[in-house]
Amino acid sequence: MVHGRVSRLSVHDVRFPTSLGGHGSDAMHTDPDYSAAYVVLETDAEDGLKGYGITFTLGRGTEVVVCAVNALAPHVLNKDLGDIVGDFRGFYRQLTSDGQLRWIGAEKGVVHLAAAAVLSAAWAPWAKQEGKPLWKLLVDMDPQTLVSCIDFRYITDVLTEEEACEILRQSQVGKKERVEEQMLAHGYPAYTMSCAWLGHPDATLKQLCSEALKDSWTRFKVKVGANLQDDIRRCQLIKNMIGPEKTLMMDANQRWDVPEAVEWVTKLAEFKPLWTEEPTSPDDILGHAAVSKALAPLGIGVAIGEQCHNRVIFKQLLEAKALKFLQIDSCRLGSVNENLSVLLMAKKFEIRVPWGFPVCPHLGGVGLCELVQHLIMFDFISVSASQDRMCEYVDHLHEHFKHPVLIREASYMPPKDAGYSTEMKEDSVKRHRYPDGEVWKKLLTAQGN
Ligand SMILES: C[C@H](O)[C@@H](O)CC(=O)C(=O)O
Ligand SMILES: [Mg+2]
Repeated sequence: MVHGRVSRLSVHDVRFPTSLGGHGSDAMHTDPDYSAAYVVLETDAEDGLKGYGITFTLGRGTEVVVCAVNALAPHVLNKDLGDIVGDFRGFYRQLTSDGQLRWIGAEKGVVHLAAAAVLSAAWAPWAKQEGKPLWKLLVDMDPQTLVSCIDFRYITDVLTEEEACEILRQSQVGKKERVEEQMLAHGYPAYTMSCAWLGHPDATLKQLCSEALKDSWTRFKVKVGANLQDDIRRCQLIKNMIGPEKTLMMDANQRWDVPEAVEWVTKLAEFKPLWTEEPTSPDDILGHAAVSKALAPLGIGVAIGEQCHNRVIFKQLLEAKALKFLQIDSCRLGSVNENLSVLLMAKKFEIRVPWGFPVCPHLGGVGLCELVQHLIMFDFISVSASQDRMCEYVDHLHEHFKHPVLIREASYMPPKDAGYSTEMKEDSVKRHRYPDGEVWKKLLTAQGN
């Protein structure tokens, strides 16, 4: 079991000026600077063990998440890592149900983003000291221990602790083959979002799409929602390049009202998108159910998840059949702990509809690819045993991580390094710290700030 007392918690506002190239841009987030509140837990362990955690932001507001992390620090400092992971559910609840902090966001918003970074910083050293990548730590864990990390509050009406254990027990069958014959041999299937950000001019879109095709990508996501004529032109351009046999998905990032979503996507149906992502507000569960029902005859599914606050929202989306593709996010939800509950709920609900609810994680952001790959590999090996799904990939900023993702033939290859792939290079953190890092000093001076 992991050991070492948390002697110091530091949190860093780290920002990358991706808005300069339009990378990450969509119909609602037009100028994102991919950023992170980056948490480092130092311990008194003799091997100098540290825990690294991250949560994803878009630039402005990262300083607010940094404040929230510092507000959570009293729950972490001087704690023994062994006690934290020995009662992970209790630690999760301490962070997410602080009697005063919960008033400004009970398992949602800034406080939950901050809790996600702190929780990830506790998972990382556990995996590190066990000498396993996190996906393997989870796969090798007995069902009872795994389930003991989950807070089932508010979801026991659809998934009890016993049911969760049973799902994990039943999925033991074939695990070894799924690890050796599939995951280690072929990796996990992915799709690319990097060719068609909304801010990309057509020439860039064509060039990136052509390069992606050469790199064996067969599934592409395109940003839509700002201007219908632009959407038609850009979808036609991509469809012409990738051909009818390859897959296109669309992502509107919450731009439309419900009737507008149905009307707009119907006008894009000629491009046969597999899914339309975030057609309306992520708080509108019944709205997503209406859009799902309206688009079903066109064979277009609804995908949602990247901005769904917590497991309770996912519970309602599943109960209302408001989605077809469920998109977990390693930093939006309460880290591994809460993502486990959503993966298990998706499996539980699968038996209610013939097509199931394929989990296709959201990874459009800095560090999300590094983290979520572990969760979706665990899902395939120990929960769903299915690969009728795929994981998003964006090819930005991996060079800033000590253990960046490895993509081969449009698939994520399983991480081999012990830990949760959350550690960033010290020089990257130093240079991109906001506002005093070298990169931002230059940029802000040039902008006259
Ligand atoms: C602002 C982010 O880049 C967002 O557009 C990412 C996203 O929606 C996705 O990757 O999906
Ligand atoms: Mg999206």
